[in-house]
Amino acid sequence: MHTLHLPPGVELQHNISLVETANGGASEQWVDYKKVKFYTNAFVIINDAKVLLGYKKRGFGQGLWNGFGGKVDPGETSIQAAQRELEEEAGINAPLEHCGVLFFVVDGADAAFNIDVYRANEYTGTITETDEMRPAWFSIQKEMLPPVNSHTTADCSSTSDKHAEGLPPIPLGQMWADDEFWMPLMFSGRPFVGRADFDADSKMLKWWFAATPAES
Ligand SMILES: Nc1ncnc2c1[nH]c(=O)n2[C@H]1C[C@H](O)[C@@H](COP(=O)(O)OP(=O)(O)OP(=O)(O)O)O1
Repeated sequence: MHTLHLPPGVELQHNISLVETANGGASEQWVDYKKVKFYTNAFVIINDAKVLLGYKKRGFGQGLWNGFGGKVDPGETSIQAAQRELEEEAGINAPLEHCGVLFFVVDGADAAFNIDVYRANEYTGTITETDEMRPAWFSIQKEMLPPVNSHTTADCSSTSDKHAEGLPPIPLGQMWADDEFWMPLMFSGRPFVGRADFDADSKMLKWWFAATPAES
């Protein structure tokens, strides 16, 4: 059986079997890092049709759309941090479920980013803009969703259209370049891991992603 070679920094939390889903980049070597900081990133996804993103108004990642998240504070668990950040940045609560782990290294930064990614299919509260983030709904383009079989196509698409009617598609051109590789895995419900390295101008130098096998 083919053995996966995980990039440095990527660890499997459970003994799950993974298949490589993407890899590439002009760099031969992974960038070295000295320490790791822990972050979260959370997404609310309704009916596999629309996703809530936030436009980062200031700080790291300014001008990009992303999920809601930030650093795990001392004394906090990752899920507690994810729930706190979702409330602070979008004004809502949601039953978040862990769906993936991402490892990012920015050349020259003081620490690598280990990001626990969470998703939820519902939320409570009122979506609210903050000083840091402007939340908005986006329709999930069909290419980012798993293929549907002939029995479900008709029902799914009509449900999706209803929930995402009039919404713009996910703005991949205004997001971190790695997002296109793992967001479809998140939408498919396939637990995933991955690493992406960036230069100081946020150009992606090298990447690798893996997930549980797709259902056939
Ligand atoms: N490359 C990439 N792709 C996708 N998502 C991210 C990255 N790099 C990242 O940092 N992120 C995510 C991880 C986090 O959810 C945010 C960064 O959080 P931010 O709020 O900017 O972090 P801080 O300001 O340091 O944290 P808090 O002050 O909010 O705790 O982007």
